[in-house]
Amino acid sequence: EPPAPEAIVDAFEAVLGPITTYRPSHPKGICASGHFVATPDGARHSVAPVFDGQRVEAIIRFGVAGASPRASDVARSTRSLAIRFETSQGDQWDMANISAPIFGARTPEMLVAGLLARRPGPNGQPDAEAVRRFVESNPESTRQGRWLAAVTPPASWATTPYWGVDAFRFKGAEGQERLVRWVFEPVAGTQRLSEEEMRARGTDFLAEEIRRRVAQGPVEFDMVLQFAQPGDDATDPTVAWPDDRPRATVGRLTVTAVEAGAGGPCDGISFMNLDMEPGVAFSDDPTLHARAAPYAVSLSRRTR
Ligand code: HEM
Repeated sequence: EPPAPEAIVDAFEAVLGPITTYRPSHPKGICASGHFVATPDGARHSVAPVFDGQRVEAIIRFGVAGASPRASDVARSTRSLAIRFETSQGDQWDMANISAPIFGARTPEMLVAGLLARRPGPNGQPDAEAVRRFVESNPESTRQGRWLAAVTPPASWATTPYWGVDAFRFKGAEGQERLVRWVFEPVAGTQRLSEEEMRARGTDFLAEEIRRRVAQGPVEFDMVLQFAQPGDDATDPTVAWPDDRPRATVGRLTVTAVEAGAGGPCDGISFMNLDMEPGVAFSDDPTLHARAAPYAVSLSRRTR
């Protein structure tokens, strides 16, 4: 039995304190808007309305991982791209993507155990021994951190790929069904901070940078599917599939406006990774199945 949605959110609160106002994950961020248009390949690979090639409105949130709305923009953590698609027929599809191809927990149980191991004690610090024991018995939980340690952070929210991480099943126009993972590839190219820039840029430059950039012209991402080959594990989000898997570009996301300040329509949205039947279905990844319900619980706690 996976942990109940409330128990999952309680575990975040055990580490962060009660959730008020801010989301417990990627609390720092800004809201933006734009649109998405599928390619003909997108329509071929999925019968979901988002991929019909019509213009789909998008509410977009760029975020920074961590526990605090004052998290540092130069931290070697993930940045995020969350999207709510709204088709002209009234269909809605939410997703949250991160700037790493892998997640820090293989299952919801592991996520909760990792959080609880990091609960602060009476001195305000986690029990180092509890953390050590957790890491020792859950080595998969260290993979994302090692991936992030090997690269410097993105120079801009516009210059990193964002991976959906969890696998989905795309159901196409000819009835075919394929296991995929997706990545939003920056049309501007991938650009990371140099070690020197990491020292010089300060901890709070991403929001102004993206506002300036979008004021000069749209920021774009190509949504690219990666197709599983026999033997690829679609249930373990701590392991990436090899880079040479076949790919297809299924659409382009265009960011055309960024909120001038904090807040905006994103505050009332929990970007749950949802399916979009009949064209996009869940895989058997246990973290995927465990996401929507606690996201809703979290939203209700931070907006009560
Ligand atoms: C067991 C699995 C997971 C659980 C229980 C979980 C839980 C949560 C919760 C409670 C929130 C806050 C929601 C809100 O208040 O609106 C959140 C946000 C988020 N999660 Fe997860 N998560 C899981 C897996 C993942 C994975 C695999 C990814 C990687 C793509 C991910 C990326 C994000 C991002 C980017 C946000 C912030 C989105 C935004 O800007 O609003 N999560 N998560």
